[in-house]
Amino acid sequence: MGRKFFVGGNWKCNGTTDEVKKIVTTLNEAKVPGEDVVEVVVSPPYVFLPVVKSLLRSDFHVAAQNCWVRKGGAYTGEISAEMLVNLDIPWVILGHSERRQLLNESNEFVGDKVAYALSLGRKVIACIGETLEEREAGTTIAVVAEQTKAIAAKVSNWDNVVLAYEPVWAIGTGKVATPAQAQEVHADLRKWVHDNVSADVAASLRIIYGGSVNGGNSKELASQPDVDGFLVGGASLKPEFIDIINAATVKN
Ligand SMILES: O=C(CO)COP(=O)(O)O
Repeated sequence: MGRKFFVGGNWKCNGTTDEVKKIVTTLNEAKVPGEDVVEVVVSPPYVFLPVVKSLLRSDFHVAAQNCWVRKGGAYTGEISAEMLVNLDIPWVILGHSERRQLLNESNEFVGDKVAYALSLGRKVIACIGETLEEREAGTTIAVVAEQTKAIAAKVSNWDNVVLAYEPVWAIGTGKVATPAQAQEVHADLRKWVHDNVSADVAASLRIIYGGSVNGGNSKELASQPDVDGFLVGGASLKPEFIDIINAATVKN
């Protein structure tokens, strides 16, 4: 099927210039499989994008953690997709649950953001995921399907999209989804894409898992057939991120 393993590091709102440089040094010295086996993308806070981009090894890439929904202008505090083009930042994370929950980003708003960033040639890590209440109510698939539908409504070409399934209850909690739980949702999502977008997109779309991934649990998660990589928060700030990148080898 040829879905290249993808490992993203979401640094969230963390770091000083010195800390960021230290993480980059660790990454630059790391022994990992080549770009033909794993695609690695790290996402520092906006203000550190230029320094990370300038220092980071050329086989790893950078992502912004968000961008504005339309062309930039009078939107205080935002950064635009045009700026990402200008700085040559290829990737952007959109729809992270922290923004959906804390900043009330709706499914439709996220769908519009994904479409706009793609229209400017950016690659998008689009995040979806259910809360604990939604899981306990048995609505996991309905929730993630609705979130995906709002993206599918605005997007016709999925080549530059990676879908990140991040259950909210697993983010930053140390409570990782079991490999079987992750596989079940990923398989259901792929089926949804098959039925509602196309068989080709379902076969080629990378669906990655996020939520308390670490060096210890990454290999077993990666061994699941529909888990095509990870979006890592806390552990992406630590040397164990290298172990998570190396989990890509279980696919070969
Ligand atoms: O939100 C996440 C990545 O986007 C996951 O965060 P943690 O890995 O810290 O649980």
